[in-house]
Order: sequence, then C-alpha cells, then structure tokens
Amino acid sequence: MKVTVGLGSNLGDSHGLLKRAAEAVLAQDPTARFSSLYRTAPQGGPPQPDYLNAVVQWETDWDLPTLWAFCRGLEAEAGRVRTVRFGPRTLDVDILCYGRHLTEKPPVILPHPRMKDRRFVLEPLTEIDPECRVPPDDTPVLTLLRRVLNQEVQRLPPWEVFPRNTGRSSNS
Ligand SMILES: Nc1ncnc2c1ncn2[C@@H]1O[C@H](COP(=O)(O)OP(=O)(O)OP(=O)(O)O)[C@@H](O)[C@H]1O
Ligand SMILES: Nc1nc2c(c(=O)[nH]1)N=C(CO)CN2
Repeated sequence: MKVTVGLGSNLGDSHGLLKRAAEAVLAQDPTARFSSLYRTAPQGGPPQPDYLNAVVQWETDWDLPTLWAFCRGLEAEAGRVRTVRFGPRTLDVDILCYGRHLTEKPPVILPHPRMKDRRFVLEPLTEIDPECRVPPDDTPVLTLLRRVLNQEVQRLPPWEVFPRNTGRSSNS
C-alpha cells in the first residue's frame, strides 16, 4: 500500500525534529520519497511562526491502526503537546492518503479532510508525485494546487540529510 504523510513543525528545532521523523520513516522503508522542505505561512489558528512542511510517500504492509500508532509515536517523540487547535506544534504528522482507502471513522479520516485546501501539502506532494490523484473523485493534485496558489510557500534547498533522496529527479 502506498501511504502519503504530511510533516509540519513551527516550534522548537523544527529542522532537527523533521530530520528525526524522516530518519524513523527511512528506518521503515529506505526507499521512502521525501519532498523538499518548504517554509510556509501559517494557515488558520492564532498568530504563530511560519512552518516547515514536507510530504513523504512510502510503501507499507502496515494496517491503518499500525500506521496511525507510528505517526502518533513520531509526534510524541518530538514532545508534542496538544493545546490550541491549529496552534503551533513541535511536530504534526498527518496521514494524507492510505492507498485509495476512504474512511470517516475517527481517529483517522481519509483522505485527510483539509489536504485539498493546503498549498503546504499540495506543493510538496506535487513535487514527489505529480501524477497523484486524490480520492474519492480522483482530482489531479495539480488541479487542486492551482486553486491555492495565493497561499505562501517557499521551497528550501535540498535537506542535507537526504542528498540522494530528495525530490522526484533522484527517484524516478
Ligand atoms: N488523516 C488524518 N491524519 C491525522 N489526524 C487525523 C486524520 N483524520 C483525522 N485526524 C484527527 O485529527 C485530530 C486532531 O489532530 P491534530 O491535533 O494534529 O490537529 P491539527 O494538526 O490541529 O489540525 P489538522 O488535522 O488540520 O492538521 C487527531 O486527533 C486525529 O484523530
Ligand atoms: N503553514 C502551515 N499551516 C498550518 C499547518 C502546517 O503544517 N503548515 N498545520 C496546521 C494544523 O495542522 C494549521 N496550519
């Protein structure tokens, strides 16, 4: 099953926290594909610092509860404390898609209910999987991205942790 996960951080050592999360994903699948890091303007919530965001895809045979527990574990390791909704956080790990699986049953809604409105998700996703179509109606990610180009994101230079594993060109 192909899984797509969004990573975000705007509290603490965001770069280091994302790097550690990325290493945990790579320990599961050394061929995991990572987008670049993006510096992104906060969407919603109280006034807060810019985020660093990225998207990663990998193949897994985990069931959804196991993937969910893994993602929650990454947040816990980063010392995530839940306070304000959409507020600043050390690490946010959102399951965006789990194959073409659809569910509205908590704790995981799939596809992620807000991914289609978020350039900080769609732009890195386009970078690693430009042919991606988002269920349930299979809208091309590029179509979704075109609708949110007013949101501010800035692609950063390749992460030094993944010199051979950043972006599409090194994985296609
Ligand atoms: N696909 C999903 N991935 C991650 N969390 C999800 C998903 N669908 C629903 N949730 C639920 O969202 C709840 C709130 O998560 P969290 O505190 O990370 O929200 P948030 O980061 O403020 O907002 P957002 O979910 O929009 O990124 C979680 O407890 C979880 O049950
Ligand atoms: N730019 C940006 N904005 C956000 C983000 C995020 O990861 N990046 N996450 C949020 C809640 O999940 C709310 N707003």
